[in-house]
Amino acid sequence: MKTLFKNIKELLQIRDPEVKKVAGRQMKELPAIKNAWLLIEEDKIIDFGKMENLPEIDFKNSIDASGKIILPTWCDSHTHIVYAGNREQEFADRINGLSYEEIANRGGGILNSAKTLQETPEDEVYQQSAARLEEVMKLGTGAVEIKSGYGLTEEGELKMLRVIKKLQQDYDIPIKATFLGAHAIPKEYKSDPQKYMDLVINEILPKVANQNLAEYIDIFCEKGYFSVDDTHQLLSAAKKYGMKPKIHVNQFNAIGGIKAGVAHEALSVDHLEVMTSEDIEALKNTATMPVALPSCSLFLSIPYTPARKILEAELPIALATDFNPGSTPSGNMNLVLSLACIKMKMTPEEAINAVTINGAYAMELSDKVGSITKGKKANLIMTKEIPSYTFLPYAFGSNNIETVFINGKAIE
Ligand SMILES: N=CN[C@@H](CCC(=O)O)C(=O)O
Ligand SMILES: [Zn+2]
Repeated sequence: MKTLFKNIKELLQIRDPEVKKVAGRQMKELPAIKNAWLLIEEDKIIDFGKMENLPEIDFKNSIDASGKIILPTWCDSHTHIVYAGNREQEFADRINGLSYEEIANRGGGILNSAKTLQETPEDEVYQQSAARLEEVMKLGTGAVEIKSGYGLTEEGELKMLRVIKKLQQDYDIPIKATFLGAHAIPKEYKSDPQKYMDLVINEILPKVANQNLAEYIDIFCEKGYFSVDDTHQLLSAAKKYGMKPKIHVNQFNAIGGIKAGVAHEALSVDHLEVMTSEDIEALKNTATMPVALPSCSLFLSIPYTPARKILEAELPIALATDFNPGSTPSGNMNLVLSLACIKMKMTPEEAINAVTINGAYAMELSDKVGSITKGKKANLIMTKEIPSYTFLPYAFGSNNIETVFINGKAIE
C-alpha cells in the first residue's frame, strides 16, 4: 500500500544514499524541500519532490501535511533503557549536597542499579524497559542502541541482554545491543579489579558472543572505574568475536580513553564532557563518531561536551540521550536537541544532523534510517503546525510532534 504525504510545509534532511554522516562545516547544511510531497510504500520511502511536480496519480491514501514539517525519526545511539527500578533518592541526595562520586563511593550509583536488576525477575525487567521504549518512540525515536551494564554478574548481564533481544523481536524499530559488563567494579572485586576484568573477558564475553546477544562492546573508561589498560584488554578480546567498540570516555576526566578507542577503531566514543587538544587530534581522520549526551550534563550539572571545538576541528558529532536511572532519567531526544542548541551552541541545522544521520552512523544504521532517502525506512516525524524547524529546539519542553510513523504506520 502506498501513502502520499502532500502539501508538506518542509521536508527535511534529504540525503543521497552515499551520505553516511556529516562532519564539521557540512553539519551547517540541512537539505530540505519546501512545499513538498513524500510517497511511501509499506515500510519504505519511495519518492519525494516539490508539490508543483507531483505526478498526476490518484493515491487513495493521502495525508495532508499543510503547515507541518516532516523529517526522519531521531536516532538515539546511546541508551541504557533496560534497567530495573529508579534512583530518585540519589537525585534528592545530590540536591542535599552529595556528589555523584560520593554517592557511588557509598555503594549507590551503578552498583545500586545492579543490585535492583539482579533482584528483579527477567519478565519484570522486560515490562519496565518496554514501557520506556514505547515512551521514547512516541517522542520521535525511531532507532535506538541499548546497553547492558547493570547486571555486573554473568547471570545479570545475560539477563539484560536477553531483555534487549526480546525488545528487538517485539518492536518494529532497529535496536542495537551493546555489552557493557565493564560498567563498574562490583564491591567484592574492589581490592582486585583485575579479577573482575578476567571474569568479564574470560567468562561473560564468550557467552555473550556465542549466544549472539550483542553487536558492540562498551567500557566505562574513567578514574575509579576502568583504566586505559583495562580498555585495551577488553577491546582486544572483543575484537576476536567481531564486536566493535562504542565506549564511555572523558565524562569526568581525560585519561586517554579516546586514543585507546580510536586505536581499536571504535564506532563511537561517547560522553566527551572533558576534552583535551590531544583528544581532538586523536579523532581526526578516523571513522569514530564523537557522541555527546547533553541531558546527562544537565542532570548532573557537569560541563557540556565542547561541540564548537569538535566542529571547528571538522569532526562530526552525534547526539544521544544516555537514558539511564542514575545520570539521565530521560529518553527525550527533543530535549537533547534543545540542549545542544541552548547549551552547546550548535545551530539547529547542526543539531538536527547530529540527532538523525550522525546518530544512525553511530549505530551502523545509515543505510536504513537517519534521512529522507529513497529506499530507507519510512520512520518519520510529522510535526504539528509550526513556523519553522528552528521552532523544534526553540520551544523546549513543548511537544511539537503530531504523529510518529514507524515503518510507514502511525504509532498511537
Ligand atoms: N557513565 C557511566 N554510565 C552511565 C550512568 C550510569 C548510572 O549512573 O547509572 C552514563 O553513561 O552516564
Ligand atoms: Zn551511558
